[in-house]
Amino acid sequence: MPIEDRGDAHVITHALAKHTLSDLRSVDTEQVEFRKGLVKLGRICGYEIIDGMMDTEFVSITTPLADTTGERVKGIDRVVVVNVLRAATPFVEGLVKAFPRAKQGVISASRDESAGMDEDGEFPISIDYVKLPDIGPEETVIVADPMLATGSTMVSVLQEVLSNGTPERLLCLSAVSAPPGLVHVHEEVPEADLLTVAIDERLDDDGYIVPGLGDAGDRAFRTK
Ligand SMILES: O=P(O)(O)OC[C@H]1O[C@H](OP(=O)(O)OP(=O)(O)O)[C@H](O)[C@@H]1O
Ligand SMILES: O=c1cc[nH]c(=O)[nH]1
Ligand SMILES: [Mg+2]
Repeated sequence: MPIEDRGDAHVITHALAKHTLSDLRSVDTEQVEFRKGLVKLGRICGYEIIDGMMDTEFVSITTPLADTTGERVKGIDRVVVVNVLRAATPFVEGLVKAFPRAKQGVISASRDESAGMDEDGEFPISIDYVKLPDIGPEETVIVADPMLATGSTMVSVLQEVLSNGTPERLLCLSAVSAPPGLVHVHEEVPEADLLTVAIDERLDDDGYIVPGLGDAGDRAFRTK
């Protein structure tokens, strides 16, 4: 199975996804390779979502030689991809290779790390910019963010998305997730399906995923 159900999340198990994530995890992977890795992982995840979560239908087609029957992915043109700035930008670049006709939304969300995690293990989140297309009842929305740590960012982003319409299906796609974040999103937004390439062990005291891959935004944008 390309996607395994593990309770709180669906895990993308494609060997190339695991391989690419291992490159991303390495501290020796520098900015350019890191960014390219996120693009590649986004593309693989997109293909796996299509293969594991979308149906196909038979269609009549005419080749230059004959009439025949082909197969198409149902709903592939009714997808909305939401980019959570900033770390999701290269991830989304890959994802939209699988969904080239997706409508795209952008939400700028960041954790106030100076405030630290509160006693419930959550961060205050600043939402500075929101630009979303209309979301219809026949659409699949994929909210992409490579890191799901405490889940505070994803919960705030999903609330913004849902205030813009109710899609047929709401998917949250991450590269690496921490167990408390998965539980948090599951509890706050039960209608969302969580998809990830890896579920890591834990969060450290600063809210970073361990073993994780560090700060995805800083590594992709070389801001530290
Ligand atoms: O699950 P959470 O605890 O909310 O953490 C996850 C968020 O943290 C990172 O963003 P960050 O705030 O570092 O912004 P950036 O993408 O600009 O680096 C990451 O890209 C997620 O959006
Ligand atoms: O481990 C983490 C947690 C939040 N954001 C990141 O980029 N990495
Ligand atoms: Mg960051």
